[in-house]
Amino acid sequence: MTATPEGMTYADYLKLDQLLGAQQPLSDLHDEMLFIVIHQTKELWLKQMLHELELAIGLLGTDSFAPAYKALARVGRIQSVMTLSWDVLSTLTPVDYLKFRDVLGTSSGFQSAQFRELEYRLGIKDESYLKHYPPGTDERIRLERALAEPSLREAAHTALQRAGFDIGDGSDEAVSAAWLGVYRDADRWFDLYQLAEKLMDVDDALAGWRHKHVLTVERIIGNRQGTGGSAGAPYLRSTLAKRAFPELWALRTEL
Ligand code: HEM
Ligand SMILES: N[C@@H](CC(=O)c1ccccc1NC=O)C(=O)O
Repeated sequence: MTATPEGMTYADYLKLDQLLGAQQPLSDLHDEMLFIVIHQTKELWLKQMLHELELAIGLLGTDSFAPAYKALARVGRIQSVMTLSWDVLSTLTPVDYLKFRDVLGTSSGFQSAQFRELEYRLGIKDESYLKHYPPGTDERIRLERALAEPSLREAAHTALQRAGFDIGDGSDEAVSAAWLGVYRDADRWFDLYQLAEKLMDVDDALAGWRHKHVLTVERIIGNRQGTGGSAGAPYLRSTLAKRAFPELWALRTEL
């Protein structure tokens, strides 16, 4: 514990000079401030989600289910806030956005290292996105570490194994069979069943966020290409299929 400095103020503690000094629009257009604030807020919430996920993954490693659920529930609430914040951004009209879009150059949400780390920490480990980060940079090193360390998905598989489910080399079929066993006798495997439903909540909410992103993008730039070089809305629509726990979605058909 560090001693509380005498006379420390609200602004000191929250480093508001730094925080509120970091909104620097490149144009003189009114709406660019909203664009910056929305994205900075998103990065702060991503930071908090990664912090909670780190805790949850560690707790699952010791079968500490209840505190892990607590952290995952908090992730879920943050996801709700992030999904709702699209409603604020959709007050940005196409014409007002296009007036400052050129100042963004080739920068794009594609390059959000924290968003990619979130996918990796959940278990959506698509290494092809590393190409956006030059080797040796802090962002690249963080992402490589996230790829190497156990994700929430992998931590859940280890918990299944400790409970006696044989998931062998972690093939899709073995994982599906194990979760199916949990769902068919949910009373016996109550901790794992509750865990699975928390994992569904997180995957569901991420897909919901992605869906609102596509709708907002269609509403603001229609079918234009993205500044990051993708096809735009069609690319984003294709990411709706990405799931950290596809077996949990698929088993619904088998119950
Ligand atoms: C006017 C508003 C926005 C537009 C037109 C827009 C458009 C796009 C497009 C076209 C892409 C695909 C990559 C590219 O080619 O650039 C993309 C990716 C992305 N955007 Fe946005 N976006 C907007 C706002 C936001 C906001 C507010 C967030 C976060 C809260 C966000 C987060 C992301 C992320 C994380 C990706 C990468 C998604 C992935 O690869 O799965 N975007 N965006
Ligand atoms: N990809 C967007 C630009 C964009 O949204 C963006 C640009 C810079 C920083 C963050 C962004 N947000 C998410 O993609 C576009 O194509 O208009």
